[in-house]
Amino acid sequence: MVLELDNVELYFKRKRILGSTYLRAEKGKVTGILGRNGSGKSCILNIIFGSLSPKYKLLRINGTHILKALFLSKTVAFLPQHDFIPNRKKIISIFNLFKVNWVEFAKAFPEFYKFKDKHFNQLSGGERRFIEIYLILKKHCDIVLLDEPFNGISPLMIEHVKTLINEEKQNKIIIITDHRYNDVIDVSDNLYLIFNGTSKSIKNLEELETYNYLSMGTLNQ
Ligand SMILES: Nc1ncnc2c1ncn2[C@@H]1O[C@H](COP(=O)(O)OP(=O)(O)OP(=O)(O)O)[C@@H](O)[C@H]1O
Repeated sequence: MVLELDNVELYFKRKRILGSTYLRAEKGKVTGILGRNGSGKSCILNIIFGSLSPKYKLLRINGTHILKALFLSKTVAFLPQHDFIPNRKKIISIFNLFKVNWVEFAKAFPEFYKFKDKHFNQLSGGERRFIEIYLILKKHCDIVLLDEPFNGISPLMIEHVKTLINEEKQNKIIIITDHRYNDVIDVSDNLYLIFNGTSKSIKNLEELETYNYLSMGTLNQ
């Protein structure tokens, strides 16, 4: 399965945010998107998901043009930047809602077992985020979009998230963006940098310094 986003032209009012943007992602591989604050990374994920309509775009899956918002097809799961689960929902009912196996989760992460009957807002920010990431990664779907999954979770949990991503990518297209560039680079098979309103396919990590995303010498530290 191959997803291609092509010819994106995105404006807010008259300000051009993205132009001639192209991105290719395929099943079995993780596609990472890097870029400075405000470069358009979240917009790209929202355009793929179908919650943001740019002036122009082409979205293809296996070469077939997708004309309807992708979220309508239920083949896509999106982790937005901020909490999306209602505060008063019980953890066990959230797992049921997502059709994700609670027992399997509690076995893998026994420290979460005690939260089974708690409400979502009784967990810490990082605990909530980890549950959201887990549900989005494990939900039955073909395409996973992750907007800043590493934000607010501790180093050990980041390693767990990376392991989960590597497991789930076998059967899914996974597109990820995060400011923890080392973790994005580590988990990604293909990388794009959003630079000057367009996407650059990164083949050599030194390009991240050339395009001024990282300061010179960062990669050698
Ligand atoms: N609803 C909106 N109305 C107007 N401008 C917007 C809107 N949403 C995003 N933008 C602008 O589009 C640009 C890209 O935003 P986006 O959220 O995609 O950036 P980003 O690369 O994800 O940034 P960050 O890394 O800071 O989260 C920014 O300049 C932002 O101000």
